[in-house]
Amino acid sequence: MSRNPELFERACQTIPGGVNSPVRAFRSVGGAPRFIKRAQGPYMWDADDTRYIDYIGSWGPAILGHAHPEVVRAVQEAAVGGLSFGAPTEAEIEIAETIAARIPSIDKLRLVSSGTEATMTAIRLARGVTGRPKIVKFEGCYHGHADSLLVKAGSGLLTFGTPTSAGVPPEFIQHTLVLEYNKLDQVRAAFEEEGKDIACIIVEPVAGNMNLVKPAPGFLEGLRELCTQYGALLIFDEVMTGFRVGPQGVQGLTGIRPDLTTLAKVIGGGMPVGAFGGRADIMEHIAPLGGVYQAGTLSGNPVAVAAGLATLRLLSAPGFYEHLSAQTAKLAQGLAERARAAGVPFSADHIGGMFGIYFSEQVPTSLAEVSACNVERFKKFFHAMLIKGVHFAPSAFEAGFVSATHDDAVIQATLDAAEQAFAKL
Ligand SMILES: NCC(=O)CCC(=O)O
Repeated sequence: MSRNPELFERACQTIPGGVNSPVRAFRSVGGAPRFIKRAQGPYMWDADDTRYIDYIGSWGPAILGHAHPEVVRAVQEAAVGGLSFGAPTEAEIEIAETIAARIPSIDKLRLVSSGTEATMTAIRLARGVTGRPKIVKFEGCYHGHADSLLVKAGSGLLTFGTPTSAGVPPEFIQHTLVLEYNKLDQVRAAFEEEGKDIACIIVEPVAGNMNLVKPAPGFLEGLRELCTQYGALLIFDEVMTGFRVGPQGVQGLTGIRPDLTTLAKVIGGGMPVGAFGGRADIMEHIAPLGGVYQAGTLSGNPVAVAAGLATLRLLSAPGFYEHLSAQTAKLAQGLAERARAAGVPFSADHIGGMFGIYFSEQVPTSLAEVSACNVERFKKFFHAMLIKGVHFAPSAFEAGFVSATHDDAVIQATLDAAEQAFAKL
């Protein structure tokens, strides 16, 4: 008897839905989530000691593979010196300097403890700096769970069919303009109509919360131009893509410079770290220098920062991203080949260490196209792979993640399992 259903039932007694974040639930695919005991490299082991090849990677942070020895050692050493001080540390300076040196648009940054805090504060800052109320976001993008951003959002909201959260009064979202991703005309029209009231655009420069959807040629460039023209700020939400798609995020790949950038996931190496940063003149509006308030008991936590610093150090190894991208490409192309051989309508896409799998002939370029994919087939494939020891995200609306430890043997084992799974669809 598997312990997972038993643990799930027990969890449901005291934790709503049995999980501490909705995307961990299997509600969209059925069955009990796997309760994880430990993880190492590309693998996780559940309560039955069953091993899985993991393509969730903690939803992004585990880029080095789980429990990288150098990261674990850094955490252990930091923990011995004290868990939290609520006072500045030298390590905070070091991680801030490291991030500012690597992300082209960041002069100054502040550390927080999650991506939600980073995006929430970046929006407040944009409004504070411009004195304008409105913000532009895109349908299917997810920027954490701050009230004004939970409108037609991706990730768990899209997965569970509640794209706009209950509990957010209409007055709280009256200033949130929601447009379609990759539809620059809509953005232009919005600026023509109410440009003087728009504080910022917030965008996932590669969307990873409605499956993987890349920006259409000219889309990000157009956003940049419109923001500059109308005096609004462009916020790249690189919580998912930062240090994931390449050493400088999407802004490094495209050369486009946002005014503000939000980060989390990889920069914490598996511990709770987020950050928002950008041009110095904008960042100096943050308290105690300026009047835009933001704070946090655990911001810059010494143990979390130690994990982040160790991770960032390892990412700068020569050839790291070339290897990560090559492994991700092998996975995506290999899956597409196996599906084709089995006659299953399927496509896959990838960028850096991120990938999307779609039960459709063509790689989707919009939320509408993602939504038209065959979800029932995804569910069957997901379960078939799970039984064979490969754990994808339990949603047809989430990107997947590869780590540097997903070597050729791990990718091959995944493709062998997929060959059998596709044959039975
Ligand atoms: N796409 C999902 C996430 O990135 C965040 C994970 C979570 O919500 O638990």
